[in-house]
Amino acid sequence: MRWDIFCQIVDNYGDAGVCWRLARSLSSLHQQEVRIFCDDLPTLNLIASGTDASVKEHIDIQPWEASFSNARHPVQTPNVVIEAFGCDLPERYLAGLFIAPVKPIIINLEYLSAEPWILDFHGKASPQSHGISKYFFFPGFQNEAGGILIDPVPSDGEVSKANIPTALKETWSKLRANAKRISVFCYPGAPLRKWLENLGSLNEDIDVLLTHGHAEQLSLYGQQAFQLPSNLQLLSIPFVSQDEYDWVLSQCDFNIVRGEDSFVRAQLAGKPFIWHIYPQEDRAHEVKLAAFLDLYLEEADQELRLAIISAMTWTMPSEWFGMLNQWSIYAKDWRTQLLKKQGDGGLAARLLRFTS
Ligand SMILES: Cc1cn([C@H]2C[C@H](O)[C@@H](COP(=O)(O)OP(=O)(O)O[C@H]3O[C@@H](C)[C@H](O)[C@@H](O)[C@H]3O)O2)c(=O)[nH]c1=O
Repeated sequence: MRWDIFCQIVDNYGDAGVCWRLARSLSSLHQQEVRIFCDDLPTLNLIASGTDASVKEHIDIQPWEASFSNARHPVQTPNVVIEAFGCDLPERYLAGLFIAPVKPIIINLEYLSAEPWILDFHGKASPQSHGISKYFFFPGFQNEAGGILIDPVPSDGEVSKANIPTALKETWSKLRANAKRISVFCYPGAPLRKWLENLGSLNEDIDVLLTHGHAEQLSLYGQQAFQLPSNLQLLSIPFVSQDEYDWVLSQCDFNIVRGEDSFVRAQLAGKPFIWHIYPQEDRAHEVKLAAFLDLYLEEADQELRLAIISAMTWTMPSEWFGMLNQWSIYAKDWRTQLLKKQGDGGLAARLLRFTS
């Protein structure tokens, strides 16, 4: 089948991250023909840059306007059109679909959520005055939801420590052999300075990898004196490709992640993590986080449950860090269970079955 994915980048990297992961899954695992129309090609290309060339060459990445500019891209009706995160299709592209002899199915790909209500809406029709069939598709953890994007599935055992991405070689040479390793990718609202200072009260060395922009954003190295605890080493890493970032997650003992895609990747890395969920004005993110924790903590004993809830709500690490070993075992187990539940191929496979 032919697929057109529309990706409009509102802010951050998540829109491009999810669209790219979906495109590569459909193409490389399911041999689908995929085009992506994106309004921010530099961001998309950066995220996609580490993907194997043999996968990339089969995905047609196009600027947004190419979807309706006949001169550049003759109208070629796909079988499925994806509106990622409910973005509006360009009017001229939509007009092209009206006159197409065979109409595609339009899918409104929603945000990932563990909330139970999504099950009532997943797969439901969204009647349109133009008459082209459109459906809601809700990614989710439950069997009845749209699944999660699991491609590429990280290897079962330990990911090779040796394959250090070129962009990270210098940083990696500075890591201390016996130090715990934490990666940080969160939103500006996190109490990160206080959190890092609190790591100083722990009786072990810790290397902290700040992903692109964090050091500057938090002026950790600036004049506002940041009392760098002596057991702590802060290292900034550049923005790397999606696959390279996956590798970073696999090499850390603990990850702070955010949004949607890095949140899933942290789980698939099988490591403990803080999910700094995207803040929403009506505090809807708190409900979403609670819904996820309900699922994530189903098998945890009371002590671990309290430790994880504390961590996820930004209680200082001195309160829960002692539970890290138990959490690490639990996180590996969660990964195994997650992959088992998504054993049908996850979101890409469910989407394919839904639209076929
Ligand atoms: C740090 C880093 C991330 N990444 C990738 C991983 C992910 O695919 C992507 C980050 O996406 P997310 O984790 O989803 O976080 P985000 O904050 O960038 O995106 C968010 O944007 C909001 C507008 C949405 O509402 C959120 O749901 C979410 O998608 O960037 C890299 O490729 N290299 C890197 O160095």
